[in-house]
Amino acid sequence: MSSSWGRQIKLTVFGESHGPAIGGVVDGLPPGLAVDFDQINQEMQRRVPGRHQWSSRRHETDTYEVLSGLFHDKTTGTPLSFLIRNHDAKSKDYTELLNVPRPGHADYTGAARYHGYQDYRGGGHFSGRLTAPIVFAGSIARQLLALKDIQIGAHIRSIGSISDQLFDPIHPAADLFHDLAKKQFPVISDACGNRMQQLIESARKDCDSVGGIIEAAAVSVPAGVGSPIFDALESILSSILFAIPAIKGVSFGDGFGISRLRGSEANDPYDKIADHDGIVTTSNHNGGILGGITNGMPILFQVAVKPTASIAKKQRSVNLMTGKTTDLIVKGRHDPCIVPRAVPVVEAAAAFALLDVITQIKGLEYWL
Ligand SMILES: Cc1cc2nc3c(=O)[nH]c(=O)nc-3n(C[C@H](O)[C@H](O)[C@H](O)COP(=O)(O)O)c2cc1C
Ligand SMILES: C=C(O[C@@H]1CC(C(=O)O)=C[C@@H](OP(=O)(O)O)[C@H]1O)C(=O)O
Repeated sequence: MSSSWGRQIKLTVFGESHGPAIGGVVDGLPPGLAVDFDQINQEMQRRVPGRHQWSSRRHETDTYEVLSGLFHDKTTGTPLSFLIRNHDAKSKDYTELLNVPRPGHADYTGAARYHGYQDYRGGGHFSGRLTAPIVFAGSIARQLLALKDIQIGAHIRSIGSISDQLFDPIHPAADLFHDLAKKQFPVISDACGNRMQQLIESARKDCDSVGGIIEAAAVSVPAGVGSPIFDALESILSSILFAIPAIKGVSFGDGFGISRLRGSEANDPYDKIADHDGIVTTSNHNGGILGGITNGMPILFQVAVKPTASIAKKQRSVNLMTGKTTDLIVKGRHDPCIVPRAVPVVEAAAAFALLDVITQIKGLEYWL
């Protein structure tokens, strides 16, 4: 099923952006986890729309009801299901799009795939709204990973051509992750962040949009997580990261840039840890993964987020009823830039993937 992901611990997401609710089911969790709801709420609020100038003006609360899988605030180990009600859908903005697909959105491909029966309002099941259940599930995953000191952080690496500082590839600090998670606009350098916000605002005023890149890191993942060939950790992470709408590229370590290095520059030399039987690398061009398996160094990856498709600038499309080309001006409340709200989603998706893969390798008892 395309809306289910995971092997040992599975997430299913359901719902449409303008239907009564969206939600999810997480199956395979270990029993007995004392769930921290404050942490879930904080994660959900980092993604919620309608709070900032760079966000869609649709105002959702993204509060949730847990329907099963919890008893006395602890996981039971049976399917944990949750519902997030939609409160602020304005479907009339989408009437024209029934016949005239938006360039860059999934209107045309969704209609082709589902023979016109898809709920097209608000992008339906294709909407970025479906990332709210990913954040919920990711927050549970992060709480389990934290039991083993595994932390995940991310920030806006760039918007357009304006770049933030990068994470230290050897020692990305977990303290920095916490600081970033508290920021409304998660950048390491607030001066760069101000320039990025100005760029987003100028695109918005031009009835246009901008994209960018998110950099993420996971620390304290032990060596030996992942598998070779088809189950490479890069493949698994990419598969869930590409589930996030608008993500068009994923890279690990130096990514495409590694192709410009010599072997002597790209190889990460090994070093012994003092008073310890493990080894480390003194650089991290490979992003902590070799042969599809973690080497114990920070996992580093970046995702490319495209500029929002729905823009109020005049674009060319085709009226599918008449077969005639037509001009389209998309109405409604859209993110002029998706990147800031996608940061917690990227963290959540990576957390869920790591939870699933680590559980496959080490077994459910690892978390008990
Ligand atoms: C958090 C988030 C918010 C989004 N907001 C919008 C939006 O306001 N307008 C829009 O056209 N696309 C938005 N998108 C992206 C579309 O959902 C996405 O481009 C579309 O479903 C097509 O999928 P694709 O770009 O992955 O091919 C958003 C995505 C995310 C993750
Ligand atoms: C609702 C959310 O984001 C929505 C994602 C989205 C899209 O096309 O992906 C389009 C907009 O939907 P609407 O036109 O209904 O306002 C965004 O507001 C959310 O993230 O919770």
